Amino acid sequence: MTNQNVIVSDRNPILGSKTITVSVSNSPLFSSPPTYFTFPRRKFLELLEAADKNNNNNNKNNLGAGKIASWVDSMRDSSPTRLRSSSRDSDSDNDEKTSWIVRFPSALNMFDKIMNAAKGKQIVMFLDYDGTLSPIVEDPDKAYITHEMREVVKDVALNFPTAIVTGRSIDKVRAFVKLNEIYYAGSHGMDIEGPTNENSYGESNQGVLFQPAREFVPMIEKVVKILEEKTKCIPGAMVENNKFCLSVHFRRVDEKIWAALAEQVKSVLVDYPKLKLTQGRKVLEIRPTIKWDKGQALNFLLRSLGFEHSENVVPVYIGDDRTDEDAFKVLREKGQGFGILVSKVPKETNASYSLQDPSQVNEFLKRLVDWKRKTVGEE
Ligand SMILES: O=P(O)(O)OC[C@H]1O[C@H](O[C@H]2O[C@H](CO)[C@@H](O)[C@H](O)[C@H]2O)[C@H](O)[C@@H](O)[C@@H]1O
Repeated sequence: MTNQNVIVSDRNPILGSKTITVSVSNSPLFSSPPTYFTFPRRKFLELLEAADKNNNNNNKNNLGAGKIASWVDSMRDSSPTRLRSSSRDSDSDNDEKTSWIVRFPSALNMFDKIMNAAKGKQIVMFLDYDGTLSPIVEDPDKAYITHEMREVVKDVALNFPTAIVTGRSIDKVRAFVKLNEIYYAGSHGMDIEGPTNENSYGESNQGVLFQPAREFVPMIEKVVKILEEKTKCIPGAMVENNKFCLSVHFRRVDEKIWAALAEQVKSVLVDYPKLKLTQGRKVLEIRPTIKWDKGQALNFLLRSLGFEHSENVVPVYIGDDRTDEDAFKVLREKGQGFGILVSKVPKETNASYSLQDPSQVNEFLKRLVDWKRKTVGEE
């Protein structure tokens, strides 16, 4: 293992005892002084072997190594894939940023243009959760939405049909958002629920609207358990059950053992051909191979709202993640509405506009509510 950050504190136990203690240091991911982890001996040797396999690029017989290496490369990128200029100096970085912002202008700067296109039409709002309504944080269980953001989302929902479309389970995102006035599309759109209280459109208690992957729930539960077991000795790794899909988080895992983690995850999937592996922001996501994603969820919701063939609807989807690209693509193909990518750095995207971070999302939503109040006042 070529990991300079992981130090086996006592070499003798590797030969004899059932557990091995390692200290992890010199990494920005871990606090100083070093943190100590005790691994079951067998698991530790498995990890060493997996990391060695990946680190040894000369091992041409290891058919999985190249694939895992390219996975680790994309694990390093945030999602959607960050654009890379050919020469890596700050001038070309700046050029790249400038040309990107010309192609995907700030939705705040283009606010009037967006609203002019929406005049007389019904805006429908679709909002991703992590990285859009709440900032990305180390601990997925602490990705809280601010009071200010909750209030503005509520105002948006009182003025426009509004959905939160997320990779999380509905229960989890609902516990964060705590709003009844909106639609929730959890598990990357595989779990769709309507508003549970009456909203300004008179809709109430709709509950579950669509669950296209219901038969996968027991399988996901099983895989969650297997992966929890397999990853429990990887410091920082965390498995999150998102009901119809699951996430394996590696934000807090030392980069040197990402390959080992990816290999563990992939090895489990060999027994589950009906599940597929995708990537989000420092997260490996496992989901059913069914043809359903956030884009399909957007179409489903527009249909449910009676806007399937309407020329008078302007869907606006705001998201930061690779999975949001499916929704941006649907909008682009429909030639209807706008995708807004939340990103500080240039990324490949099907969105039309950009916002830098959740605070700009907040500003955009506030302006949207003000615009609506003003136009109603003018009518
Ligand atoms: O569709 P989203 O609402 O964007 O959900 C995608 C994943 O979001 C969460 O993970 C991400 O946010 C975490 C908290 O900021 C962060 O720690 C993690 O690294 C990110 O990947 C969520 O925990 C996942 O289950 C979702 O799939």
